[in-house]
Amino acid sequence: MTAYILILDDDADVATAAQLLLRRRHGQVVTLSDPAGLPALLARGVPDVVLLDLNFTPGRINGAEGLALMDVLRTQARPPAVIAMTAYADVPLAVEALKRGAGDFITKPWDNARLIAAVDQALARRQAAHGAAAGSPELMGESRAMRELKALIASVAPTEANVMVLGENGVGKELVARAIHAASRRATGTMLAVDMGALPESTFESELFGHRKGSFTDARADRAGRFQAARGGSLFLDEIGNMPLAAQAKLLTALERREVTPIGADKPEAIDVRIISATNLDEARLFDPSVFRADLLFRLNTIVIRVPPLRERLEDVPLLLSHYLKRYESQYQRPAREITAAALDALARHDWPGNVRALRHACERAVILGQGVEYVAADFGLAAAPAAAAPGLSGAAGAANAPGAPPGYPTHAAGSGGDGGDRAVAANASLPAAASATDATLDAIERAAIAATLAQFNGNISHAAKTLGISRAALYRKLGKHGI
Ligand SMILES: Nc1ncnc2c1ncn2[C@@H]1O[C@H](COP(=O)(O)OP(=O)(O)OP(=O)(O)O)[C@@H](O)[C@H]1O
Repeated sequence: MTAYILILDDDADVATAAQLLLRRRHGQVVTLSDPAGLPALLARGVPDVVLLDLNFTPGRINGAEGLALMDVLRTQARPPAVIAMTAYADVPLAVEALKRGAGDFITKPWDNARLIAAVDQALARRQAAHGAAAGSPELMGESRAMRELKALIASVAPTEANVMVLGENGVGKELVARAIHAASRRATGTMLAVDMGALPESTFESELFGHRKGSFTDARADRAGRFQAARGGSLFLDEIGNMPLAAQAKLLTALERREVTPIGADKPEAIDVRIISATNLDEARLFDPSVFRADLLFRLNTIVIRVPPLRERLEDVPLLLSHYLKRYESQYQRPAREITAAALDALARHDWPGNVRALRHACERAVILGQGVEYVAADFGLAAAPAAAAPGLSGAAGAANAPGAPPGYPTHAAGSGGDGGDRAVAANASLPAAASATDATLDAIERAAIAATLAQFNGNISHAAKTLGISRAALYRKLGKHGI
């Protein structure tokens, strides 16, 4: 879901851990360590869900600080759903938080599946209360390709068949998976998403199949795996193309036997989930047995759904622009603005290598940075006319903002606010922040290098992290830091 989630916790490690966990699934996940910053944050837009620590001042454990913040949140025009968090599993405090309007209560350290489920449920409740606008999971598009896709989803959803969703990064594969789940007989259950490419081999079994207390050093309590946590619902196995072969073998065994054995358990447990999987691998790679096991592929791809890239359905661009501009105008409490004809033309002709995700980011950027009475191409990180390219740019940093680069990874060119005219800003918009060694800061160089690498791999986090020589978690942190 494209939800806006705030984690309000003075412990930066706790907040970052929750952010990394939730970011894979939700549009915008921000952290705030000092409650004093809350009014300013709320003035820029009210989150859909707030994960709220109840104690901030060291030594205070009565929850009074968190409860007072809940009162602030409750007075918003569209109050967020609140999930109270505390390190102290204190029942009276939990009851008090629930009485003051928290929808749920979670104790730290949390169980990841439980936290994910709590946020999903909070969003579902909020959506039921406020209408579909809250989480906005709708698969938009009226092009022929999208109409066919929706028809296919409608016919496949009510069956129990495993579905494999194929498509480039950012085309909406997860949204398709959610649409299938929502229209299935399992809709009242949860859909849990697991990034299979990001699961370390050492914790693969524990994460997916669960463990018993004491089965290894860190197993301090029994823990359900994702297969058990999604019981009665759907399990969305994302990025399956990035799974190591050893992990593929373990997954295959679970699917063949339709049971899993938690680590340290003596008996297997039957599984009751529908598997929806997704990958951005092209089909030639997927059918290469050195990359993906054929027997696992045939378990997963009973039905294959291909989500076309946005460049093959450019007629959907205006609808998507209008949807996301409205959404961000409301979130950031900015006035509604029109798009200039030149900008619309550039946006509708762009080939969108980062697909809908890049378009969405471009809209957010335009709403935040746009200065004029109308949105111009540069507000979206686009040059109005391809001819406006700055000559002579080369190298990784240049690639980030070269004409035709995805506007999902723009660098805000100094002066692009200017008079707002398309021609005036077009040249600036093509200048990468790292183009000149004299005014480039280290931060700008890092940002440009990350953006260029992401663009090179079409937004694939695993490949970009590998090329940059950092972990996926570190890359996610840097994406957050640079607002990419
Ligand atoms: N048809 C659509 N209508 C509205 N929003 C969309 C559509 N397709 C994608 N989006 C939005 O674009 C973003 C990316 O979508 P999603 O995460 O489903 O893509 P994905 O193909 O699973 O990406 P990845 O392979 O990188 O994980 C999300 O914010 C999603 O809400």
